[in-house]
Amino acid sequence: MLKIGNQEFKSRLLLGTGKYPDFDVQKKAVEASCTDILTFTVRRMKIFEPSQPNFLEQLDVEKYTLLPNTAGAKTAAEAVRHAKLAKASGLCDMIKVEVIGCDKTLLPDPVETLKATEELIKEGFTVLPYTSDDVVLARRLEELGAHAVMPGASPIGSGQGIINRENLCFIIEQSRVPVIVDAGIGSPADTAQAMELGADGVLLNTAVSAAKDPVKMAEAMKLAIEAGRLGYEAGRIPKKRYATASSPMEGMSRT
Ligand SMILES: CC(=O)[C@@H](O)[C@H](O)COP(=O)(O)O
Repeated sequence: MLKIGNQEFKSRLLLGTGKYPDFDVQKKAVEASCTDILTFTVRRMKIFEPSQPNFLEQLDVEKYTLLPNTAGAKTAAEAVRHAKLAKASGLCDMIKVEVIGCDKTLLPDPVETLKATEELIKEGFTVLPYTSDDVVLARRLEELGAHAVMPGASPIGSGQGIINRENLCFIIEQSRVPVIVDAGIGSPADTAQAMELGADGVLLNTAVSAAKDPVKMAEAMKLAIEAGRLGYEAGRIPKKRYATASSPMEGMSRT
């Protein structure tokens, strides 16, 4: 089980809700993923305008935990405002803090992320900050009381997979809160790798929503999460420089 704050989830896959070809494909992909947590951008949702279409209408929202995110915010103050808006709509008191610091790379602003996290923890939110793969920042956020840390595998929507495996391993090793790898996942292999390294979960969007067949890819991601986690729990063999025969030679006749 994945435990974030005081909530427990069966699935370790967190799914984004943007960029699907249409609501029908999105609904089917969400179902195929077997996710428990859906994330959406507060600013993109017309949460106080019920007359506007939004993805929540298409889904059985009772089945999912909604994780609003503050995408679009460039300062801590904006992120805090988005979070309060989401809470006021009654959707959820969990918030994914996302404060972008660079328009080209969409990498997060560490200083504003830290400030927003601190403020939102004081306000009683369950806070999941999205960061780059910065080991020290992840530690500082945990010390502040973040309920999970969400290091990016690589830039959002890039599909590059994990570009700094070592940093990710350091973060996983030091963290006492869940580590959810967020952004940059391109394929099921990337997802399985993150889970095999010991991540507690993976949040992804583009790899599914922009796949040729989003529904199939959603299922592939679900299986990758399960395979990666199982592999992590099973414990992989150490890598060696030279070969070792797979069949023991002792006791074999020389003929
Ligand atoms: C940080 C962020 O916004 C991510 O949650 C993003 O939505 C997912 O990134 P990918 O689209 O690269 O999976």
